[in-house]
Amino acid sequence: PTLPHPSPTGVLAVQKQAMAAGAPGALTRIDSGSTVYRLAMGKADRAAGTPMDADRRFRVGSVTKSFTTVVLMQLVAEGRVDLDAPANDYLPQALPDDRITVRHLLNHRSGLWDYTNDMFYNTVPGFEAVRNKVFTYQELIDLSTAHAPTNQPGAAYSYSNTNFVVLGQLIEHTTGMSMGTQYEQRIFKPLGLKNTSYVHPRTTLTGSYARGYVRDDDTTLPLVDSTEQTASWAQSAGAVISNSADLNRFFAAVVSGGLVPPAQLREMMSLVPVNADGTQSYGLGLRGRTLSCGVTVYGHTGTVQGYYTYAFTTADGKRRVSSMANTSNNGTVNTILGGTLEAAFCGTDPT
Ligand SMILES: C[C@@H](NC(=O)[C@@H](C)NC(=O)CCCC[C@H](NC(=O)C[NH3+])C(=O)[O-])C(=O)O
Repeated sequence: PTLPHPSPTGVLAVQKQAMAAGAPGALTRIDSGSTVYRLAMGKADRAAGTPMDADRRFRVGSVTKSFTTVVLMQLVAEGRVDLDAPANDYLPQALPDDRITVRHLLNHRSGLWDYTNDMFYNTVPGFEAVRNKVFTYQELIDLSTAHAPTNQPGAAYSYSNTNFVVLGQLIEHTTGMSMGTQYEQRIFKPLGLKNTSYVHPRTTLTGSYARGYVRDDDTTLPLVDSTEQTASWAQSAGAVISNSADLNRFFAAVVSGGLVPPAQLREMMSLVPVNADGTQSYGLGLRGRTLSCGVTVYGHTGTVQGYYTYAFTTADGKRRVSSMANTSNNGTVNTILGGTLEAAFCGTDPT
């Protein structure tokens, strides 16, 4: 089906609403065929008063999970990892349940508890306690396995950062190389993603970037500048830094088979509904969103202290959108920002 034209005015209306709800700034880039829309407003740096622009780099949070999945699926295609084998076959230290397969990690059905539930129960104190910390994968996994599983392996979908921390450990143990090197050699370099990096545990962003501001649980308190952090609590589950142009290029490459062979791509894009009305789904390291105009788009969302991200593409890679608001711990902003998908793919304009 041909898509309605994108609505730049719809995007601007969404960004305006996001700012009214507390975001210091917002940016969106739509690539539609050869047409590019770059839309930004508000501040990239509140203290300096620097205006936001659509090319600035930012922390993409869980969009990292799609990058990690591409590396893993390349290993599957190379015959080095079997999706339906026990993850324990590939780990230096066994998970408590041998029935957890590699696939369960990729589709959030392992039942492994998400350690961030405890780590960030109190948002700002939790963040301040870890922002300069460096964790090993095993330390994060141990935080998770101290809790009972949320479900038996395969029995239910339960989103958990732990799954992609285990996948990071699995990839490093299997290849003997760091995640950073794997991302660089298998994705960043081949695609020429010059605005994308994995600098864990370095705390600083380089080049032109947006600063991020996390909101306190007590919303009467001022925003906290959360730009500099190791992101070691997230690593292969959320520590990539990128920008809207690179994310749009990445997801176009994923769905057009530029990064993983057809068999593995089919697995990634096999979506299972995860909400009641089926408008939200999950494949392997990919979220699916079915929009009001009937199109299903593929990509991922991201939440890391100071940054909300949406990055999605049509199945054929012809239209992609990435949007970011530089605040977090503000569900209203996160939900509003999701409206850029409707504007970009369905031409919806709330004004
Ligand atoms: C959900 C999202 N997941 C991610 O991006 C991962 C990397 N982030 C998280 O799990 C949120 C960590 C806490 C953020 C903090 N929240 C709190 O501390 C809440 N007490 C904040 O909002 O800054 C996704 O897949 O889209």
